[in-house]
Amino acid sequence: MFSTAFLDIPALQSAHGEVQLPGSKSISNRVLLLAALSSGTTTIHDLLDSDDTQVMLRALEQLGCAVVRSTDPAHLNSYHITGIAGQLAPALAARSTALFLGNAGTAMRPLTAALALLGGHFEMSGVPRMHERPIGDLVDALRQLGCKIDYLGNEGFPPLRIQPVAAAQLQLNAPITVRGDVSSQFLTALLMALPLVAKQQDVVIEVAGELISKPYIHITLELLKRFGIDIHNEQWQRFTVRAGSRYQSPHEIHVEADASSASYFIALGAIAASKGSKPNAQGGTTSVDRVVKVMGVGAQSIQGDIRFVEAARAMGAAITSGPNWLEIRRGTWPLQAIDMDCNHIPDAAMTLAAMALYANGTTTLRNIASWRVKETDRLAAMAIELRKLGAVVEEGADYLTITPPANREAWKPASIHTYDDHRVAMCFSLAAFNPAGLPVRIEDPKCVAKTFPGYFEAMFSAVRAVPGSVPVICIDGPTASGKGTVAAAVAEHLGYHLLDSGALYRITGLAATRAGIPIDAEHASQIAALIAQMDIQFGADQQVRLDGEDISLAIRSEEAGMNASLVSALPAVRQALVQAQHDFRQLPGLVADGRDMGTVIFPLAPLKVYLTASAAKRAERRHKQLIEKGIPATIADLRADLEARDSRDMNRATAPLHAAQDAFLLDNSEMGVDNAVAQVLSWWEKRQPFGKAQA
Ligand SMILES: Nc1ncnc2c1ncn2[C@@H]1O[C@H](COP(=O)(O)OP(=O)(O)OP(=O)(O)O)[C@@H](O)[C@H]1O
Ligand SMILES: Nc1ccn([C@@H]2O[C@H](COP(=O)(O)O)[C@@H](O)[C@H]2O)c(=O)n1
Repeated sequence: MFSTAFLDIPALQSAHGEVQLPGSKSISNRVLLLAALSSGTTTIHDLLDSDDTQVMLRALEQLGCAVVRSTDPAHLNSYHITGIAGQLAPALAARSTALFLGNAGTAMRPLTAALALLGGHFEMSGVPRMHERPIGDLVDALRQLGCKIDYLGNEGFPPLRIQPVAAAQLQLNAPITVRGDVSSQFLTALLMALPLVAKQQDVVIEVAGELISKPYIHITLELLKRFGIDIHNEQWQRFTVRAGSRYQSPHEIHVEADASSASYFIALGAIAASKGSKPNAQGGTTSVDRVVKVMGVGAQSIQGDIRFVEAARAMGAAITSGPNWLEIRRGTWPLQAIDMDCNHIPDAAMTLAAMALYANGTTTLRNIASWRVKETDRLAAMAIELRKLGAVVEEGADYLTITPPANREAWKPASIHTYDDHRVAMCFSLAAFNPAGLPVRIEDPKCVAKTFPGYFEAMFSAVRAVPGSVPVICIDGPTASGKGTVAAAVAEHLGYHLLDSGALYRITGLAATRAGIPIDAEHASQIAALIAQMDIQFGADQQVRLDGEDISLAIRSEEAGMNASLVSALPAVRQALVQAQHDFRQLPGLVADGRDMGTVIFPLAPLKVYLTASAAKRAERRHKQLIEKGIPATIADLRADLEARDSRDMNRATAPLHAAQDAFLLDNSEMGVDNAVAQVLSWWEKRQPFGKAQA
């Protein structure tokens, strides 16, 4: 997951490949609560691993459920939940329990209903935005039953205090009325909780107003059925929970992949899946369709957002599907503008707003007032951010019209504010296919953790950047000038990949020594041939494996540095390592440290830094570094070694160390690491178009 302050997505060109989606949030949290209320153990497979499911799991543990995650590496998203059989343990019922539910509406609402009927003392709170999301209609419905719920902050909003009510005092005879036109989660909450008290008699819920988001109620009813609860549905206006209801664990249940998450990849295929070619028997090439394939959810899904498929088709996507997959090709291009009532796909409809950027006219999305009470006011948020890109947007009380930027020149480079809303972040990643070839900045990319922590990684695995658009920051300089330290910090700040090119020479030197090959010009081709056979794996925290063996420490000795310097003077070796270095240039970007990054390997890099420090300072720093690792050394010896290494690196015939003509020079002799990093980032930021866009 990208936990950086922002993520810059370079201009993208095409997409194809297979993407495995995470489990559905709506199904995951419903199944968790139902398993918790059942007796016995339910094994849930493919549970979504996200912020919202984590808060639900923590809450269930607090309620006395046993929660055990599978340790099988192939099934880490399987959980065994042992439920409370519809009853709180007496000790738990007697004391007050505080539950923190983050910004998870799918936890706050159903748990409020269940806990109000279970008979304990609870305080339920969340993040500030959760305290702005209405819950009054649900509380009003529960109060009709006699439940004791108080607001601890603003009337109608969490946080809440729940107190117990004796079962005999609950008023179950009259139908309970709940509003259905604000959020279907209130009705879902009641449907999942009322079986707790529908023992001797039926309990009836009547919906006031037109029920929105019926597909979500469909999911609720389907899952209740899997847990042994049959509810009579009369025209989506009256629901009867039958007397004698009892949650029965299905013992094992699979969570479908998230249909709302599928929408981003359906859009990706519609916008960017393109034709490719493959060699044919006649020696020419045959055109082939490049598709985006989404795994884990298919046309038979019980999730309402699967109907996004119809909406995407209406805009031009060519989609085929099987039981648990969808295959998307670009169909009509440009996409067709549509005018659509989106009440049935409230979450996925946001993706249509992003697709509208590539349509041939004005798209109108109607009946989306519920967007205003989600993670953020999504109607306002989408309007503001689409305008930043150059789209013309009209924001109505319950609709949005989007007209794409008039032409290439009308597109603007935008830094997208994401309002702690995962869907805003995911939608706007699609703007990177803009015809102007502009990058898109997504602020706070980790907000996707709510439903799809690996979203950007999944997207990057399926897209291809405009050639040359994946940025590289080169940091070259002499030994121990701080290149590695600064490069790692810059890469971490930007969420970029890191190339420690010196490590490749160190590994080569080590491999040659171990193979007993002398490091000299005579044996250069033998060493170069060795490189082709080396299986090198770079891991986290500078871990390096060569043919499976951890050589992280072995390559860091001064001797290994010297051997690297010797090996690196051989042109055949340098040539053999070029492709390996180019391969590091991957989305979303690369920071490369070495001696010839800016001069030879990435000569067109948009930022080159030549980092240096006095020999005295560098020897001091290297000394400190070695002593901290418990490696004995003297400053004088180290200085002599590094000066010898510098001299060889600067005077060799091939790719000698020197500053590229267009490099920024940074002498950090009297500068701390933080300042050096800040300087590089500031140069980088000045190269970005976003500041100008926001001005
Ligand atoms: N500005 C700085 N102030 C103080 N110490 C620094 C500074 N920059 C780097 N260092 C320290 O100097 C040591 C050498 O830094 P680093 O390993 O990053 O250098 P390098 O240029 O990558 O070296 P090499 O060329 O050998 O790979 C490290 O211990 C690092 O923490
Ligand atoms: N791009 C590069 C990187 C390194 N070298 C040589 O490898 C030696 C070890 O590098 P470190 O950065 O890990 O110290 C270095 O002294 C250079 O001789 C290179 O040639 N080109």
